[in-house]
Amino acid sequence: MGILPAQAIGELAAAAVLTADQPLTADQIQPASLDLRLGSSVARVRASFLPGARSVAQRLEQLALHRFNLASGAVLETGCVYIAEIQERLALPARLSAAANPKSSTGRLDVFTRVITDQGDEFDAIDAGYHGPLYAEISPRTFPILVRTGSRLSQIRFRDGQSRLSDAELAALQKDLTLVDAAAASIQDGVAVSVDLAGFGEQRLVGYRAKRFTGLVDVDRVGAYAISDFWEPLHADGSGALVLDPGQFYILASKEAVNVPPDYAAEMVPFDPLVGEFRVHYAGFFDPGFGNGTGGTGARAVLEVRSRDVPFIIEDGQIVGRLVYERMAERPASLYGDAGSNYQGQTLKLSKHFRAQGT
Ligand SMILES: Nc1ccn([C@H]2C[C@H](O)[C@@H](COP(=O)(O)OP(=O)(O)OP(=O)(O)O)O2)c(=O)n1
Repeated sequence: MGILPAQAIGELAAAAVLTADQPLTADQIQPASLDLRLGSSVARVRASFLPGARSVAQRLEQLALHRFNLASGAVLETGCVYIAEIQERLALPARLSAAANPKSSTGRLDVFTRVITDQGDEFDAIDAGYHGPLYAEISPRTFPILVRTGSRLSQIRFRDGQSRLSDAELAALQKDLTLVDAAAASIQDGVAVSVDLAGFGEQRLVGYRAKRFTGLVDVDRVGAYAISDFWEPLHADGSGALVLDPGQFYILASKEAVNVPPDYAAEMVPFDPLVGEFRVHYAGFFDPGFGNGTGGTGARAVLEVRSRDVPFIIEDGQIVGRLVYERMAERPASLYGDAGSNYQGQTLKLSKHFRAQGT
């Protein structure tokens, strides 16, 4: 029971539970998830949809405004909704279900991405026993993006039964292993995560607000863009508050450092009372090992924040999300931070596409 670790995901491919025309590459497999690759065909649609009783292909026959190929790359424009084929297909046994989420790098770019399935009636949720294709709904909100066949925007977790920790189990784990470094962690339906507006470093950097009408971001280029071309830094002004402008996108950080011990995986979910006012984070999966091995200091969670219809004041220390933890079915063979991880030990970090000033 639990979330399948990397080694078990590899076995799913060997057992043809997970198939693709191009073989899986080793770096697609993360400690507790698999990165999904875009296929070649994309449709621009009028609006987002759920397939309900039909297949996605059937719905696209009615809803596609235009289809194009991603083989040599294509720009996805802001404000438009696209449905892209995903290369991976599933033939899940009855006890395995799956859940999808944007990769952290996708969420940090404000690219709204969800996975849909044939006959699906929920986004990002794949029923136990599902046999069929996967599709990604993609809608860039702030920056136009360049994607191609093989680009990875989403990730999927496989779940054998249910293994979510109760609040009592979380309280015990908080005591033993310090899930968040808060003096008195608030635990109710998960562990509370709050926003840090006190600022980091000498400059008291609080976060970044995305610029509008910028250039393109190629999702496959790492360290390629100057921060100042895409983001305005925000500094603490002593008020301990930040006014979120409606329609603007912000990257902020959590006050708590977060630890995900090796036998667990976590997911950040919205803090419900705030759902109507502003939206925090699109990317919620936290890998086993995240924040571990950082000398006990953990790593901050990144908060992707957007206000809805009215300006909204958030305050330093305000609770904005909850971390739910699930058991791993088995300890992953490698943990987050072992190799090639972009966000281990982070404080306030934009997506991997941006390079620090002057570098
Ligand atoms: N809102 C979020 C979501 C995730 N993370 C952290 C926890 C994850 O373990 C880590 C990496 O997440 P992904 O695997 O989604 O990120 P990428 O695949 O984009 O990056 P990497 O190349 O580092 O795996 O980022 C975070 O700090 N804040």
